[in-house]
Amino acid sequence: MINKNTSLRMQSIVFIGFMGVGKTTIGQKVAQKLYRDFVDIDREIEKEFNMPTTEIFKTFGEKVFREKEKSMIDSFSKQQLKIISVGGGAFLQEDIRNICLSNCIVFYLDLSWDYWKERIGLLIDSRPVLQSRTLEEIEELFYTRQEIYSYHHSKVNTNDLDVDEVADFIVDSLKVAWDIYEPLK
Ligand SMILES: Nc1ncnc2c1ncn2[C@@H]1O[C@H](COP(=O)(O)OP(=O)(O)O)[C@@H](O)[C@H]1O
Ligand SMILES: O=C(O)C1=C[C@@H](OP(=O)(O)O)[C@@H](O)[C@H](O)C1
Ligand SMILES: [Mg+2]
Repeated sequence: MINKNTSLRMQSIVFIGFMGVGKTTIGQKVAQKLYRDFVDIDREIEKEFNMPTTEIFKTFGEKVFREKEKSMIDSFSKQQLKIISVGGGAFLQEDIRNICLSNCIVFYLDLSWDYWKERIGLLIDSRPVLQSRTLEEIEELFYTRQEIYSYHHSKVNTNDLDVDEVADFIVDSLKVAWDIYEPLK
């Protein structure tokens, strides 16, 4: 479902995956390496509400957050040459999946549960969806959410890779794809 109207080289790249897999950190790094602008959808939503995500959830509720998430993604994914990291819950919405898959190259950052659970201390304060859940409930959510991440164009498993290694792998694989599908004359 790659967009046939836009050159592959011009298409924006979207990172998806469960909370904390590294979409924001790796997205930023890939943007630097490709000299592109980076857009973090959570950050854009926070700027618009002028409050952190946890406060948006508390004050306005998840539904309002999800509506804003959809409109932000709709507008950014139509722009070219961006590197876009979406929140881990964005692909719950079929409309968002369709928008991203038809306008952009969607990269799934995959991390196994055993690696992910070592990161929980880094995440719990800023991820409202994790708060008030037990580790067992988070594990269940982790596995249930895998289904929505099966909608992607490309995937990288980041177990045992640091941020630079993942970013280099992504940049290299994009360059290979661009050269194969759109060889420079
Ligand atoms: N490949 C990696 N190896 C180790 N730590 C990582 C890696 N990628 C991200 N992190 C760390 O995990 C935490 C969550 O990363 P973040 O980019 O915010 O994830 P996401 O945007 O997917 O929720 C951060 O503290 C970040 O430094
Ligand atoms: O998975 C989710 O439902 C969410 C993930 C978060 O983004 P990250 O995946 O960047 O943590 C953020 O959008 C919000 O807290 C909800
Ligand atoms: Mg993020």
